[in-house]
Amino acid sequence: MSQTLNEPHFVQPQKYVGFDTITTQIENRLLKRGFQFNIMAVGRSGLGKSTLVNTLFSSKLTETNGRRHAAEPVEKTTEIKVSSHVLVENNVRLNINVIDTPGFGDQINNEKCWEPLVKYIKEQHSQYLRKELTAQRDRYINDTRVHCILYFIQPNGKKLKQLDVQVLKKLTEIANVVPVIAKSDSLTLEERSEFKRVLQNEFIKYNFNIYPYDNEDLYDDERQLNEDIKSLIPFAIAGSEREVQINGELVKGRKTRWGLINVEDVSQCEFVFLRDFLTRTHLQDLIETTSLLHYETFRSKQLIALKENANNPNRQSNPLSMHQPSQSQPQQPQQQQQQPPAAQHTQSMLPNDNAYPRQ
Ligand SMILES: Nc1nc2c(ncn2[C@@H]2O[C@H](COP(=O)(O)OP(=O)(O)OP(=O)(O)O)[C@@H](O)[C@H]2O)c(=O)[nH]1
Repeated sequence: MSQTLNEPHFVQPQKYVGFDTITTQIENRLLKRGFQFNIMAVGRSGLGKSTLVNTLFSSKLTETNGRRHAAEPVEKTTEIKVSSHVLVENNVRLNINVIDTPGFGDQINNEKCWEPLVKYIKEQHSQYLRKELTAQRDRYINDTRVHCILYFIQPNGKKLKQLDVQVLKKLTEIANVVPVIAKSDSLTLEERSEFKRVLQNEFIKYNFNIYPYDNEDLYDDERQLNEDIKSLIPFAIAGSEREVQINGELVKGRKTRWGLINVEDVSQCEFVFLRDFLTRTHLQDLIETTSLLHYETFRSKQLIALKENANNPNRQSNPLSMHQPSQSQPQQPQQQQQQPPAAQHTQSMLPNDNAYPRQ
């Protein structure tokens, strides 16, 4: 027998009850716990990854990790270095893990240089899943899943390199990827908009699933905002940790062929658009989308694999039992002033590299 639900009636309580404080209750709880945001920067050495991350959060979060001189040896493989910090703004605590990837794309042969990145991302999902599946789950699981990947494209005005195509393909399948044109101050405004057009066509040609995504839950204003943002991607950015004086005012800027630029001046570069997007409009969505889309896809694949293995014990051992935590996981967030944890290198392999389906 089917049951029908009546339409709810709107009732105005006759006197104040107090349930409207639920928003404050939630806020208080969230403020106490803080928020976790994990951001990965991917791109060749010297494209300004550390500078941009530091400029974005107006803090010294990461150091140049790649080679400083041609004489320095090239990393044999892409490394993963994680530094953890706590940023506080008006009582809101943001625990932030910055995941740097020195050595990426620096080899003569860069085949598979993205593998350590993909492994790292999947490993965080796997660890989270194992914690969720333990008999006595923690009330709050420390979240090390990668919420955003900033992908740095060389400002050369050309189509994507084969390496960029391969890496973007892999990464956009498993995480929220935001491509940027690195050091865009080296281009004229005309060159910049032409390059952006070329890259946008490339993204369409290769069918990359670039963040932000459409979904039917979006409200009209959110949909419009996403459309506006998509027209800006890849953001043509410039970063700077140094202050320069422009018109008598000290601003974050840098000297270019054409004179001094203020990186926060939207007529000169798109840094502010990127910062607003990452911190002011989509921070929560980046975290939520990682959980509801990327992690969920991983999770359901793994659970299906577990079930199939249980039904057919000869097929494979328990996939999750093979996801042992590597020794190179992000630490609990530390105060920003503290030194980042020692170099961290992802070692553990996922059992099935195809565990992630195309979206
Ligand atoms: N013109 C210009 N130079 C930049 C920009 N951002 C950084 N730089 C300079 O480029 C150099 C490398 O910057 P980093 O931020 O260390 O680059 P990175 O990608 O983190 O380098 P690795 O750690 O070696 O991979 C430094 O001299 C920066 O001052 C930018 O937006 N425009």
